[in-house]
Amino acid sequence: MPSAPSSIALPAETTRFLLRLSPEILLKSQQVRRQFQETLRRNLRTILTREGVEHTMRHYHGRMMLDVPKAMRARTRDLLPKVFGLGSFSVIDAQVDNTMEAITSAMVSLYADAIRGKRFAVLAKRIGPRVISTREVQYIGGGMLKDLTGATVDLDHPEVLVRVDITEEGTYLFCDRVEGAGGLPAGTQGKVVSLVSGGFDSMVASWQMMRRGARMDFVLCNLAGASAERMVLQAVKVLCTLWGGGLQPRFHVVDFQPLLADIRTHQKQSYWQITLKRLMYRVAEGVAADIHAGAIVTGEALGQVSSQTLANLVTIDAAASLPVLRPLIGMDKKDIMTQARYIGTAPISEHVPEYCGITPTKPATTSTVERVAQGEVGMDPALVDAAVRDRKVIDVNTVTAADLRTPYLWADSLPEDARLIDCQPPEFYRHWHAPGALHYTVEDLKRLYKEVPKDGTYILYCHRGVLSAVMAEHMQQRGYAAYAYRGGLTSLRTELGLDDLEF
Ligand SMILES: Nc1ncnc2c1ncn2[C@@H]1O[C@H](COP(=O)(O)OP(=O)(O)OP(=O)(O)O)[C@@H](O)[C@H]1O
Repeated sequence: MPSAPSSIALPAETTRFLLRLSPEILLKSQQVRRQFQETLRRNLRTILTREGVEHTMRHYHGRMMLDVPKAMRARTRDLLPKVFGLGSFSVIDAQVDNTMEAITSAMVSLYADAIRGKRFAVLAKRIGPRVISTREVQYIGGGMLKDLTGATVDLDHPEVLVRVDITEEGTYLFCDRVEGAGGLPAGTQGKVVSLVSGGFDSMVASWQMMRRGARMDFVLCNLAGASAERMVLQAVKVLCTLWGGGLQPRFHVVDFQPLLADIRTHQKQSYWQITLKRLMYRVAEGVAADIHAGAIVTGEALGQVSSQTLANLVTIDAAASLPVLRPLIGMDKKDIMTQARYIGTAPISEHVPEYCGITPTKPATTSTVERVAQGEVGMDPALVDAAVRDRKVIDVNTVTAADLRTPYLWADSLPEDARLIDCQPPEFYRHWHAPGALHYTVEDLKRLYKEVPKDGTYILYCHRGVLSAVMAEHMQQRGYAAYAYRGGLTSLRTELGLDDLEF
């Protein structure tokens, strides 16, 4: 077998990656393409520098060449598939002179062992001006490999595809080709605000818009206190760390307690969810105005829950004057969950409980703007402005693991001597409560501190487990041994040997 070619131009300690742009970027005008390439280069620099990967990078005929130290090869290979705007990439095995002898000799030394006993093909491409015939390279190189190894040539379904890119500066040989994230480089499109609950849908919707190049800030309408805020922030942090390279996202936390109280006081129960979403849109619009964002993103999918029927979406939509982008509108839940697992947010989203403090017994599935607006007449519009003004803004890139640490809040069983506290809204408590349970809601905390002694263990429950976690956290801060029953009412009733409840 011929020895390894002496003309390999890559320094011994360097790994060179060939990066290809998303195919749709190549279809754009030269000016736009250049602009996108430049943004992609900047984003890559930010990601690699953040991860401590020394590198050099340059453009080459619509592609990019990235050199990193060999020791950083695996790390770089892990990072690249999560960079938006990259169509695919390859690790270059060798760079040789543009002579038939150098090319075929490198092919044999690099790939003879890999193709022995397999089906293979050689695919040569010319990048830039013609320096050597690609057909000859395929024919002669392929023939040599075949004769030497006895492997079978299969142009349609090769098990090993030897790629040869012939350029002015030398010939690159590689086999590896990894799919990139596709989409457009982060930041090439306008700025949006994404309404996030931390659930599967809003995280996937945010990812989809980031993938299309949007710059993004996140807005949480906080219905459930500090523990919920930390969970949602954690989901956002994971999303941005994995996929947000090059972006400087911020997380806006808007306290919704005063708005919830206003809804409960003025709106008909069956419209609570619809008005809640309308207020979320208005708050998002307020944040968007402050940060000069041009659209709102949500995770709504047609018909998924009662507030997402077509009629209700129309009613909700009317609350916003900015465009509302709903990338999941036509997706099935199953596909959304698959994407959530792929993007890495699912493990957090599955622990973000749904808020249960404003769940109507019979939510409306058909509404009109007029009817819902009628119920909102007595509500105070200044509350929206105040909530936007007083919001907390967190720079996501600076959030650390310590910021996300949650106190131990959850109980999975009922200790024998524990007292139960039901923290559902009064009408739900009246519908059913555990025998002997005390009843306090978030609004009753002051009274609770006066009336309930600190000795002993308290287990709190509510419909889904969100409010109880909020209250348990408050009580823990006051020195109580208080825990939220994980899984809410359904789990508690199972533990008590009862059936699930009809609401
Ligand atoms: N507390 C919240 N703060 C900000 N946005 C929210 C909040 N709750 C819901 N949203 C927005 O409204 C959309 C629809 O929420 P809804 O709870 O009706 O449906 P969902 O399918 O459970 O959504 P998700 O899985 O994102 O929680 C969410 O995808 C999100 O964009």
